[in-house]
Amino acid sequence: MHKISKEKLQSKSKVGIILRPSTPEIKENYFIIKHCFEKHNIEVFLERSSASMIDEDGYDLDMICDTVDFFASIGGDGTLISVVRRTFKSNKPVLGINLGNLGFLTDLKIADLDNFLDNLETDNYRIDSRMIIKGSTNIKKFFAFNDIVISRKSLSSMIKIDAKIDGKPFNSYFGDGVIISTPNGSTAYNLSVGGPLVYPLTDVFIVTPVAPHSLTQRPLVLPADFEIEFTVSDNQGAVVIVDGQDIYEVEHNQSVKIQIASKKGKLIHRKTRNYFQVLNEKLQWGK
Ligand SMILES: NC(=O)c1ccc[n+]([C@@H]2O[C@H](COP(=O)([O-])OP(=O)(O)OC[C@H]3O[C@@H](n4cnc5c(N)ncnc54)[C@H](O)[C@@H]3O)[C@@H](O)[C@H]2O)c1
Ligand SMILES: Nc1ncnc2c1ncn2[C@@H]1O[C@H](COP(=O)(O)OP(=O)(O)OP(=O)(O)O)[C@@H](O)[C@H]1O
Repeated sequence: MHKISKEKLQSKSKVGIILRPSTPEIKENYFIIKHCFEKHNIEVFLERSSASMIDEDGYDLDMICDTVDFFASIGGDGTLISVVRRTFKSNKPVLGINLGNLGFLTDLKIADLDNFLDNLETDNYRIDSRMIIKGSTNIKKFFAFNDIVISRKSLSSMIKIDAKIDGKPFNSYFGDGVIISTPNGSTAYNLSVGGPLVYPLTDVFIVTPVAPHSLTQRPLVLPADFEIEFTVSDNQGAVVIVDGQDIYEVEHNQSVKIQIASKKGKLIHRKTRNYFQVLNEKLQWGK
């Protein structure tokens, strides 16, 4: 049987909050959530750019990372992903409060928060540690909670990407690109292009071609202690997209190395949350 983590919050008295960007109308919900935390004696530290979006005062993220016991993201899955990417090095776990649509990663609704915090002292939560991947080129390093996508630049032509494992060539991908996904990201873009679903508390890379020209190309699941390297062998170069949120250009012959990051992304979930039930509901299996 798979053992879930026994990790607990050391203290539950300070929370850092980050809001979904470009949505100042979130202000009313922010104050409802802030008052709910304060009612439970949890001091709130609102991150500076979130604060300026709603005309409030805020704090630098680095200072918040050093100060708080945990983070709360207010938004959808995209906001939670970005909060994990920006804070995971501090080892502080993140509670996703869902204002979005799908809520695959963010399971707590505003209406559930008061009750959840009421029972926090009775350990009604768990902390799931999920793999993060580190990508690097000769000039840049980036971290992904879901996926790193190496994609063609031009809509009208295919791209060729040569791949190596631990320095040894293993494949050349012709097509629209390649997704390197974490198990957490396996239910995102990877799923849409026919990649496998992988239980999120495992450590593996999922390498899934996007619209491969050769029908023999298949998604691959690789141990996370490998280093995999992708070299763009296309005159036009390519783009690297990190969690659908950051985009970098890579030149012809430039390589992108992928490794497991040394730290994990940590999500706070209700103890009763069941991954397979979430899969079943969100993907409407059996309907
Ligand atoms: N064709 C596609 O399916 C496609 C294309 C581009 C990007 N994406 C995914 O979008 C992700 C970024 O998500 P976003 O919310 O910031 O962008 P977004 O707002 O464009 O939403 C993408 C959708 O994917 C869902 N999602 C995100 N991460 C998920 C996960 N781990 N499991 C299940 N569903 C998930 C979101 O809830 C949302 O419904 C990228 O990491 C990439 O995997 C998917
Ligand atoms: N810090 C960030 N930097 C760049 N983009 C971000 C950031 N935070 C969130 N986003 C993007 O903002 C968009 C909307 O955010 P979010 O996904 O949280 O809301 P949603 O679309 O309503 O919910 P869901 O994704 O759960 O359906 C997403 O495309 C997400 O990637």
